[in-house]
Amino acid sequence: MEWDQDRIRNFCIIAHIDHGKSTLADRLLEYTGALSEREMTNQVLDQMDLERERGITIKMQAVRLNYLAGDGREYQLNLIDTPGHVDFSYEVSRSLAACEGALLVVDAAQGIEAQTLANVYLALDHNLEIIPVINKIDLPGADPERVKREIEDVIGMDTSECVLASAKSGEGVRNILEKIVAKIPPPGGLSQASLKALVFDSHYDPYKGVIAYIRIIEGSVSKGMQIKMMATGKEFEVSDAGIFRPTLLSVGELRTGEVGFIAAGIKNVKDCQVGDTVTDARRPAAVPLPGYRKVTPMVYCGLYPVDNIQYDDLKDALEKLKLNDASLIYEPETSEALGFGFRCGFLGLLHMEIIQERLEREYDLNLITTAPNVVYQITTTDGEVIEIDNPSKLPPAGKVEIIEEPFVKAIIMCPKDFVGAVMELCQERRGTFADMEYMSAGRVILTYNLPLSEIIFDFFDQLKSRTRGYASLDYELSGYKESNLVKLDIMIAGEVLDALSVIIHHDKAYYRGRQLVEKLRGLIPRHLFEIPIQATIGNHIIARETVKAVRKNVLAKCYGGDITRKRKLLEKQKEGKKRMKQVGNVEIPQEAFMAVLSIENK
Ligand SMILES: Nc1nc2c(ncn2[C@@H]2O[C@H](COP(=O)(O)OP(=O)(O)OP(=O)(O)O)[C@@H](O)[C@H]2O)c(=O)[nH]1
Repeated sequence: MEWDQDRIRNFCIIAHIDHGKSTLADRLLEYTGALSEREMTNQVLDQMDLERERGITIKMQAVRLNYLAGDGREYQLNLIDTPGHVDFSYEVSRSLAACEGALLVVDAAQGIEAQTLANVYLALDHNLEIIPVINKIDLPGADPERVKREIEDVIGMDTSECVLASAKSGEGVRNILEKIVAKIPPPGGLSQASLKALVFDSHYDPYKGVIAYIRIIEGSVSKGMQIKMMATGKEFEVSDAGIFRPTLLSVGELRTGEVGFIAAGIKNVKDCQVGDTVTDARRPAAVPLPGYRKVTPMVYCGLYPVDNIQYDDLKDALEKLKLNDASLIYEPETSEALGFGFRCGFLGLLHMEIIQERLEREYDLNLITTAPNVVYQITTTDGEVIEIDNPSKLPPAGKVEIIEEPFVKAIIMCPKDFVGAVMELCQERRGTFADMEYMSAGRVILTYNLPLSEIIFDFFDQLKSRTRGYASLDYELSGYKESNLVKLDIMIAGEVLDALSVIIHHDKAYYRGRQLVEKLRGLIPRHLFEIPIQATIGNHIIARETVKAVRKNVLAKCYGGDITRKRKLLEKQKEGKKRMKQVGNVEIPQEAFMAVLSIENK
């Protein structure tokens, strides 16, 4: 069927984690008959297992719904799902750019959270028509009136037409669909113009190559067309064009205003990046769509196979994941302590954890992960400015003039009773207070400037535990600033364990060094010789512990007789050894490398 532009509506859903975005999306699919009830047993829009387990949306997807509205006309509604985590905010911004409107879903019992607010601001920046939906009105604790006031006070939005809904029972769903048709403007854009399509997501398919998720802003695209990716200048021939129903359905052509996919034998997501503009190679558009940027990783860590035999497997696995994830960056690196591995860059800590988990789970790898760090900017005494993504690359102290670190502007929302606790936490993390605003129902919005490195540790967990789960957090990078930073090294039996080196604020180095050596003493098993563990800054030793020598005989525990028991113990010991790393002549358990992460960052 050919759709005139005025019967197309493109929208996304903005919501805080757990406020019901996926459930509502499923209800919309169900109501419009995009899926039968039977198919609805699993939430469709969250497709990855990991997403389902963690209950968060990581990769966005899209779906087309056909809706017969109250005015008797059938509409094409394209729902673009957005990732619900701050690590993926660039992807969120691109999916918003592909829409004319957004449903703002707020939990009727919880109210607005920091993440919601951040995304609403993004949506307003993109001039989207926002339809507030108060969800979960079936809950006993629901207080839609309070949430309405909050939306009005905090966002300054009129809520007289706000929809009250329950994604669980289906109440309000038709009303939402009607509002989408009535309130969200149809897409503009000239159908006769040269093709301009925005890539808002992509995935790699082993048979078709990269599937690009696109929104046609102007012109049209069809099978057989020669296209050009404007960021890279690379050209491809379109082998398939279609829509999401929600599985891929070929339709041969996508026209102005529509959302769908194209395949063009693209081998690598790198050649089809989120935010890029697809144009007609024969009749290219003069300028690309605004807003494209190359995503840069914010957090780096080293990934090493516990067993060096798995190095090639790790390399293959990273290559495969990279096919699907242009924001994952890696390069080979060697560590004296850990051998051959990779330095990997991620969008944030969640992204890092997801990749780690996938490598271990889907590729069956046993990995050691070094402490994550941010990218530092160093001005050397020769006036050269360099960026380092690994503490061990820091030039010697005498060569360093200035060390700058990335800062973020963080928005934290919490009930006013917890303001003291939140402020204390921010202060501990070297934050500087910027602003405080009161909302209705005794809630407060705090704005702080914080070093990114202080957030990537356990900031979020701390925030949650100190506010009994009531606070929410969002942040954005605000730039680089000079700080009094030093490199803290850990030496074991006289050798620097490069994998444990960290760059840290001077005032915290002593405490951290102490904590680390103490923790390591408990984690490094006794050997036949004495092992000194030292924390050093430059040539200064700031802390020292010793693991005393001992002769360890596991068999001593079995009274000689029972051979099966003996064998079992030996097996067990062997198993334990696999997770050990040999450094010099000391065996260090994997846990020791994680110690840096788990020590409370005070
Ligand atoms: N009682 C009630 N529960 C709901 C309603 N809508 C969603 N839920 C529940 O709230 C929880 C979170 O819902 P999701 O749809 O997974 O939340 P989400 O916003 O998609 O979360 P992310 O995918 O992480 O962004 C689930 O346990 C749902 O069953 C509702 O209207 N009423």
